[in-house]
Amino acid sequence: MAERNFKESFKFYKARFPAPDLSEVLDVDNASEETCSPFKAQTSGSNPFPLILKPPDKWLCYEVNNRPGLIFIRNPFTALGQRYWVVRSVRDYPQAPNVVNLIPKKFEKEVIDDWWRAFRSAKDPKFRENLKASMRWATLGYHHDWDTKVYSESMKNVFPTDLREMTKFFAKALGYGKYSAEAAIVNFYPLGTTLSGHTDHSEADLDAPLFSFSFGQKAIFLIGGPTKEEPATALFLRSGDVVVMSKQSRLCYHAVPRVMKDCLEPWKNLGESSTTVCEKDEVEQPNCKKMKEETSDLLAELLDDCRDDSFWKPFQSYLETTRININIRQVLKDGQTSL
Ligand SMILES: O=C(O)CCC(=O)C(=O)O
Ligand SMILES: [Fe+2]
Repeated sequence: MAERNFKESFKFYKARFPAPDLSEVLDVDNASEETCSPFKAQTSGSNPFPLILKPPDKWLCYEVNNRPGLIFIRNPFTALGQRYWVVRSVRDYPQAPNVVNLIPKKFEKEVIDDWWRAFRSAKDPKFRENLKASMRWATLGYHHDWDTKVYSESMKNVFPTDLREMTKFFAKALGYGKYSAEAAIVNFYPLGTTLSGHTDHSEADLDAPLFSFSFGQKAIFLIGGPTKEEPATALFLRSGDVVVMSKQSRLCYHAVPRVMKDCLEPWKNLGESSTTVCEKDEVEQPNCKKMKEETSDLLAELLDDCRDDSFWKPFQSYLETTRININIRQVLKDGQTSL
């Protein structure tokens, strides 16, 4: 078979009729040693989020062989941890003053400064559906100006501490050293939507890796070379998967040509994840009181809420037709953010 370049691969995997053959999409769960090499995460100090993250020495972590610097971690989150990041992404992050893509005039002059609340309280079913489908991104920390493609000191908000701390922990565990999460795009993909090919090159420090956390439905992620003329590798990203674009992969073209329904729902069964965390991984029995002392009240309270299925139900329902991706960048050269 003739090798497709990036542009052709994007078109191929995006096509609806005929549906593409997915047999060449790299599935880390079934990958051979020829395609992926194990990459050892270090346990650097104690896991600061034992209820959210499995311990690093238990992570299934790989480097994709023909994409040096592309690191893939197969769902290092507990089910409770997945719920936590979904609630933060859907309920909290799209609130003012964070910037979202919604254009107020599209919504009958209503200014949407809290998207999830507006969506949940919308009475008219058509308006509600419209609100649901229209949410495509929210930006945190430094906001990217999509027209000028720059980050500016005048367009920034406080970066969420929980997300910054967790990213720092990943950076340390993967051996990247000091990392300061200063900007994030939270992407919302209703089933069937796509993200076209691009590179992320507006950050001053292009050596600092990009971290990408995926939740909800499954995607095909395409990553190629520094131009769209080179061939691309397609891989499945599922709920909980983490991708790091570092070294040679940092400035490569990438895209999401397909978002599709997944039968796995790793956010569902809280019992399973506590077995994974408490017994199999031999860590201390998670204990809410201890968590409250160790972490912020917000985090501990939200984890409590996330255990409650009636609290979780509307988020689960949203997730059934959506993929969420949190895409994190260090913007400044020295990572010394003043946010
Ligand atoms: O959704 C993804 O996996 C990738 C998103 C992305 O590339 C971006 O936000 O720049
Ligand atoms: Fe990107």
